[in-house]
Formats: sequence, structure tokens, C-alpha cells
Amino acid sequence: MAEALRIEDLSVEFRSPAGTVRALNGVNLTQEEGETYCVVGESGAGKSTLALAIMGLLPQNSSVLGGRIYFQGVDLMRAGPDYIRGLRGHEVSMVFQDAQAALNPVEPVGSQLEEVILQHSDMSLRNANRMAQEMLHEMGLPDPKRVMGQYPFSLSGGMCQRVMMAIALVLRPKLLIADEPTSGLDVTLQAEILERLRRLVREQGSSVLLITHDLGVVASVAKKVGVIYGGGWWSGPT
Ligand SMILES: Nc1ncnc2c1ncn2[C@@H]1O[C@H](COP(=O)(O)OP(=O)(O)OP(=O)(O)O)[C@@H](O)[C@H]1O
Ligand code: NI
Repeated sequence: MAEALRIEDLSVEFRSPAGTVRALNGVNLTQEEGETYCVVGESGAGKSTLALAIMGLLPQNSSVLGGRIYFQGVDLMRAGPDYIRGLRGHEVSMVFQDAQAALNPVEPVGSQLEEVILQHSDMSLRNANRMAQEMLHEMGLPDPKRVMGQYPFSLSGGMCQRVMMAIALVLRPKLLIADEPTSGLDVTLQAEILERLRRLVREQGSSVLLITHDLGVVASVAKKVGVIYGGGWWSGPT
């Protein structure tokens, strides 16, 4: 099987007025195409930092101290910003930990989804609208037509997570990074979202890097798991 993602000895630190924090300390992982890989670790262990590093979205006050990130064999640290921008939204997409904050607050969620569809296809607005509704329906949102016209603040956290998931999946990414996609959801909804992820892997052959602190989630979806602790790293089969 071909390799989707490989991370070698990645170390990242943050600078703040209080000093520097080592958020990642020598992380290594290899993920095959079509594989679900779980990253677990307690709060503050560096999980979101890892996700942002892969997406090329680390904040200004961080530095990569060393290491390499390869996506489909390409060294992302040496690839230009245009290449990384091209990857985001096409090949690699991400569901952010705080979905409500990641959505544009001043645009109805339906238009946000339509925009992504239109940017990546030559569909008519009408067809994009239909596709957006279908995606929201796929994600298990009741009454997608009504949801389309709403702003993020008027939707629940779980609904925003589903909208984000629709946006992330509509492009059929080769790699989906999902940062705590089920946190804050009740158990039934969690199971449903995980089932959708599983279906994605099956149908689209996508790889999923699933970030969670929930060992129950790990047990139900992953073949491989990596544990981040205090920026350090342990990986092995589940
Ligand atoms: N923008 C930032 N500026 C300074 N420090 C940061 C920043 N982002 C994260 N950190 C620090 O880096 C460490 C790792 O944070 P990170 O958000 O990656 O953890 P996490 O594992 O995702 O936690 P959680 O499970 O709570 O989401 C923490 O000590 C955090 O305080
Ligand atoms: Ni996090």
C-alpha cells in the first residue's frame, strides 16, 4: 500500500511572554493510504499543534525546531507556500477542534459550503446548492435547506461540527485531519459521526488522522495509534 503521511522526528515550540513551551518533541508516524490513524493524548499534549503543523497553519509565535513532514512522498517543509495552499482543501482537509470558531461568523453556512464546491468545480450555482444540501443531509443534519440559511452562532456545536465535516469531505480529500470531531457531542451522535468517517474511508479510500483524547473512539476506529505525552511520542498497533 502507498504511503500517505510520514512524520519524522518533528519538534515544535511556542514562544510566549512567560517563556517557551515545547509542544512537540520528536514525533514520528507513518500512515498508509486508506488507513485511519488515531493520535491520542491528554489536554495540552500537543495534538492540535501536530494537526496545524501538517496543514502548514502553525501560528506566528511557533518554530519548528526540527523534523520532516512528507505527504505522498513530498517534503512539505521544503515545498513552497503555493504548493501547501494547493494541498489544503484539495488533497488534505481538516475539521478543526472548535468548529463554530472555524466557520465564517458573518456568512450563512450554506454559502460557505457552496463556495467550497464552486471553487473546486465548474458546477452551476444551482447544482452547487443542491450538492450542498445533499452533503448536509449525508452528515445527518435534519432539514438541510433551513440549516443552509443559518449563521454559525445560531447552530449548536454539534451542528457546526457536521457542517465543517461536510465542508472538509465535499472535496473528497486524500487525507482528512479531524481534531476531536466528536468532542462535546452526546454518545449517540459520536457513534454516528464515527460511522460516517468509517464510510468515507471505505468509499473514497481516504486516510483519516483522527485526533482524540477518548480511548473508546480509538478502540472503535483505529488500526494504528500514536500517543503524545508531554510533547513526547509513543506509537504502536492497537
Ligand atoms: N498559539 C499558542 N501559543 C502559545 N502556546 C501554545 C499555542 N498553542 C498551543 N500552545 C501550547 O502548546 C501545548 C500543546 O497545545 P495543543 O493545543 O497542541 O494541545 P492539545 O493536545 O491539542 O490539547 P487539547 O486536547 O486540550 O486540545 C500546550 O502547552 C499549549 O499551551
Ligand atoms: Ni487540541
